[in-house]
Amino acid sequence: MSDTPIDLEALRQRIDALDGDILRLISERADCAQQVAQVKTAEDPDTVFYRPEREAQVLRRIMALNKGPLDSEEVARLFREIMSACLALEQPIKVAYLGPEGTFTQQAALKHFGESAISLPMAAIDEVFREVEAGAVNYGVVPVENSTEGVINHTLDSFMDSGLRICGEVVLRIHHHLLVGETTRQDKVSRIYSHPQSFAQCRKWLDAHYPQAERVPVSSNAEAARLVKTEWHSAAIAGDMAAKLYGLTRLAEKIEDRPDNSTRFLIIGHQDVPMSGEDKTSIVVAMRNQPGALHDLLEPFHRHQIDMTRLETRPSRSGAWNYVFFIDFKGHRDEPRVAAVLEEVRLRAAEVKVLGSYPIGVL
Ligand SMILES: C=C(O[C@@H]1C=C(C(=O)O)C=C[C@H]1O)C(=O)O
Repeated sequence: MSDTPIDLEALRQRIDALDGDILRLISERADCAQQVAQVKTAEDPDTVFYRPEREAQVLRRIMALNKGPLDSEEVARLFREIMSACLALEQPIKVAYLGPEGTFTQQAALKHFGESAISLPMAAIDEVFREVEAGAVNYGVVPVENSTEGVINHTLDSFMDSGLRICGEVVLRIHHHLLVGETTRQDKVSRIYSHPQSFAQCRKWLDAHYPQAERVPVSSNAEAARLVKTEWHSAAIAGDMAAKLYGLTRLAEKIEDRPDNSTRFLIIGHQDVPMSGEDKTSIVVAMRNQPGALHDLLEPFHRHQIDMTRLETRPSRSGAWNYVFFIDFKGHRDEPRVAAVLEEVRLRAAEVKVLGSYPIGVL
């Protein structure tokens, strides 16, 4: 028993009263969101209820208003879920992601859209694209780059043939664990399953701790987790979601070689997202194969002082030794400065495709 002078019973009464107030306010907020839905439908019966730029603004405002004691990310996560539930009242949002269930991409989808979204696993990145293109789901979530391992080529290549837009981005800290099942003989682990990217992100740790174990690459971390359930001498490298889904325990935690290991995911859809105030634009550019082509492409960005956040080169589909450039930069295509650069790049390039302008990931 504590001898603190604070009256526990009084504090609990205060919490009950506050919970009542919070509930009333959340319900009032949900009512407003439903009215927004009516206004949107009256304006356009085929309207899209989900507004990425507005959601980013709501979260940024809440983070700026927050005075603690909860930290701003924690508060934003709570509001993320409130918005997700409000949006589900307007229209439950359907999201396809690179599966199977339990992958980091599913975690990214839920981080971005909240737990009220309906998330559907797809077997491959191009299936996510196809599902969104066909209108079977509203949005798709695909990984695009990892801070340790670099770009995910499948995703970039899928954009070359697709008319879909990028509607958002989400960055996820990636923590890998060494996971075992109930029947695993922990001293006899001779085989480790994981996705090749995860092996690459944990290479040094594995060399130091399990130099003898056979490393078996499989199609996803979740698949690795599923396999170890039934094998007594195997372990898997996977994340929290897969561990929970398959009831595995952690033999070692956070085994990624770099503590800041993170993956960036893109939200793909049909929408052109308006400005949120802090935005990014992604384009793909084909240049004519001539001396100075890359310099010509980059020069307008430098002159207009546009902050380029990524530049990737991929072989073009239109013949050997031709290349296309994927460029991400800060700013929205409706900003005059950005529009001017895009215009100049169009004059210099063989082809330019704007993949989308979208809010910089908030969470
Ligand atoms: C309520 C709206 O619709 C949706 C729900 C939002 C919310 O709950 O704050 C924000 C943006 C939309 O995704 C809106 O557009 O304002």
